[in-house]
Amino acid sequence: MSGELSPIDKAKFVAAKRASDLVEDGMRVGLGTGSTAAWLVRCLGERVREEGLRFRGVPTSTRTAELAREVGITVISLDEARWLDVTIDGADEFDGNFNLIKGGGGALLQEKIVATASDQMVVIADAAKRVEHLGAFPLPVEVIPFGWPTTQALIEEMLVSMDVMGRNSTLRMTGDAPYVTDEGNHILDLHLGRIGDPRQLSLVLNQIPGVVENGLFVDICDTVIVGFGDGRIELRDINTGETENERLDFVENENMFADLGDWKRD
Ligand SMILES: O=C(CO)[C@H](O)[C@H](O)COP(=O)(O)O
Repeated sequence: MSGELSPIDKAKFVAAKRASDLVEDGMRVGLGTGSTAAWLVRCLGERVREEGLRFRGVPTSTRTAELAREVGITVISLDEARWLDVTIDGADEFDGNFNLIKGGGGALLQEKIVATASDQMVVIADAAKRVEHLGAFPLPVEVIPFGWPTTQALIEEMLVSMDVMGRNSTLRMTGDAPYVTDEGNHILDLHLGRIGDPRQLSLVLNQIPGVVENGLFVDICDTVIVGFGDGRIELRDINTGETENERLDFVENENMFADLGDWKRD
């Protein structure tokens, strides 16, 4: 089974597997959304089944909630949890200061609320997500459906005034219809090329009427765990400066990897 999986899947798996070790009995844990976060949920489900790990998970999307329940994780809402020990999530891009672009999977609003309500945010990613400057990945912005073309025009006007490199944006679609988030909103993807000042852009975007939230996560992520296709894992904590390098043995983990690979993909 593992032979059928791509190096990217392996990289996502090893990052997720390492992050799953951070979860301890009694914790309240934010569960991210996306293919890397789905590996994490499967790894945690494995620990629940095999070790009797007892923790409660707060999913950041209906997709993650479904998968978490399916693998045997106790799911609670953020209203019940109020505050979390840790949130573990994927990212579309991260830079050297651990600023992120998120929302490629359309769950940025719940992801940002949950991550912000956590003592620690851990990002799990394959090495391709590491960038010098954010912005090659289109920046998702969640907007309310009412008057979205006006909101889009206001955003583009703002981008011109801020002298941002790329200025055009596209409404995310599912087939012929606009994509609808878990909160009933739409997503505009901003094709910027390079974001000079993520903090400033995030603040300005969120002041535009109709914008609910944007996919820039500034000063939210504490730890990044990067996985590589050959099993290497690199963990860096921005607060302590701590760096850890290790390698996950695929032979040892082959069965688990194969079993987990059988779970429905995100
Ligand atoms: O922000 C996200 C979902 O809204 C995801 O974390 C991001 O898109 C990364 O996804 P993947 O792990 O599939 O590469």
